[in-house]
Order: sequence, then C-alpha cells, then structure tokens
Amino acid sequence: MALPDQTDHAQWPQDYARVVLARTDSTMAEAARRASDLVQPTWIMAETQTAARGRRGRPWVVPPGNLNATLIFKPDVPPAEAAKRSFLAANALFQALSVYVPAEKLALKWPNDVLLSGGKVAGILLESSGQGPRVDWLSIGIGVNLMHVPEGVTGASFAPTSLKAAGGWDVTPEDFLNVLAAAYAQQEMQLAAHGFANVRDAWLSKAARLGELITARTGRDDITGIFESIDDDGNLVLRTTTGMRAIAAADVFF
Ligand SMILES: O=C(O)CCCC[C@@H]1SC[C@@H]2NC(=O)N[C@@H]21
Repeated sequence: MALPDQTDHAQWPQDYARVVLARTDSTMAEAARRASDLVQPTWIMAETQTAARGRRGRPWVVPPGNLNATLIFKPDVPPAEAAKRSFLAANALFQALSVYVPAEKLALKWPNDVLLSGGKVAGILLESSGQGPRVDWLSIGIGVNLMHVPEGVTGASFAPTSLKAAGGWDVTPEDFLNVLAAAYAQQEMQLAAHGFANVRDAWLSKAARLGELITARTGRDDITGIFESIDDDGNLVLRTTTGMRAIAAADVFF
C-alpha cells in the first residue's frame, strides 16, 4: 500500500514534529532508525554527532554550536523526484542564512552546498530508502557551520567557513532550525503549487558562477564548460567545446 504523502497538506509548524537529542551517531542514522514508526514529517536535531557523514562517504566534522539536523518524511514520489528536494533545502538554507548575514555574501553551489564569502558554510545530504518505483522515505540532512569553522577538513573543494567567522549574527542551533524549518516548509508549498521549475528558477537566481567557466569532477573525468543551467531533473548543464553535457553527480570547482 502506498504511504500517504506527508507533504501534501503539511503545514508549518503544526504538522512537522521536532526531536532534539543531546547526542547521537548521526542524525541520518537516527532518522533511518525511526523511519518505520514515522507518522509525520520530523526534524531530528542533535547537539553532538559522533559519526556524522557528508556526501560521497566523507566524514562531516561537527564542532559544538553548529547545526546538525535531518528532516525525514515520506513524500510518496519516485527517487528522481525525491532527489530534487536538495534544491528546496538549498533555497531554504539561503533564506534562513540571509536572516543572519547579508544575502549578497551567500551563493548556492551545485549540487547542494551553500557558500558564504566564498567558503562552505553549509552542506546537504539526501538519503532515501525503497525498492519500488517510489521512495519509502526521504531524509534531508543539513549541517550548518554557525559558530565554528570545522578543523581538519581534507579533500574539500571549498574551504569551510562559519556564519560567525564571516561576520554574521550569533544564533543557536535551535533558533536557526526554527527559521530553516519554516523556510523549508515554504519551499514544499512552492513545489506543490508551482512545480519544480519555480524552485529551480529560485535556485538559479542564487547560483554561484552561473554563465561562467567551471569544472565538474565526476570521479571518472573532469568536465570543464560554461555553467548554463540545471535541467528539469536537477542535472548540471555545462556547455563544453564538444557540446552540451548534463551531469548527474560531481564535485564542482571554480
Ligand atoms: O557533505 C556535505 O556537504 C553534506 C554534509 C551533511 C552533514 C549533515 S549534519 C546533519 C546530518 N547528519 C549527518 O550525519 N550528516 C548530515
């Protein structure tokens, strides 16, 4: 039986639950453990994570005072639709961070990083489960460097920064999550009312290096081209010397 789409009529804040933990291994793991009992979209926040994970199997370093949170819900959509939620999360992060720092200092980097004064201030990690044509659940993990710049980060395409280091206002993880969760709920309503094109346009309006030469490192090769757009599936579209390329997964450098 198909699970009810928990975003169909979810209103902020009454239909979103919130769990705050002092400590866990990873809010992604915590979300997966709670998935089978989930009755409503739920934000899981932890003050400390002992095994936080980032994209492509990288560890995520979490000093105290930064935001560690995962939203888990059952969107009842195919995996490709679920994956588009990373753009909703990025738009919501941009909106939330703009409360604490001038928006001109912020930019979105494909696929799902937020840059502040050219450094990485936030990252997004999507995980889902399901064998069938629709995901059983989707979790959107969000890490934001609010008070501290993580140390010992290696192999990152962009050096980390923090809201505080870049001159932003001090904010607690709890207060930031209040703003972020409301902004995310608003993105879901935009998606429901106007479709992904609307979300994509909003994302593109904040994109770093749109129209400029960038390099996408896919793991198999480096593809350099003009950053033209993102397509209906959220792929990065580059105009290269050999034609247009749509790239599904890569790390971007510029
Ligand atoms: O690599 C990235 O840029 C994504 C980082 C995502 C980190 C967040 S922190 C909250 C959630 N729990 C995790 O273990 N990872 C995500």
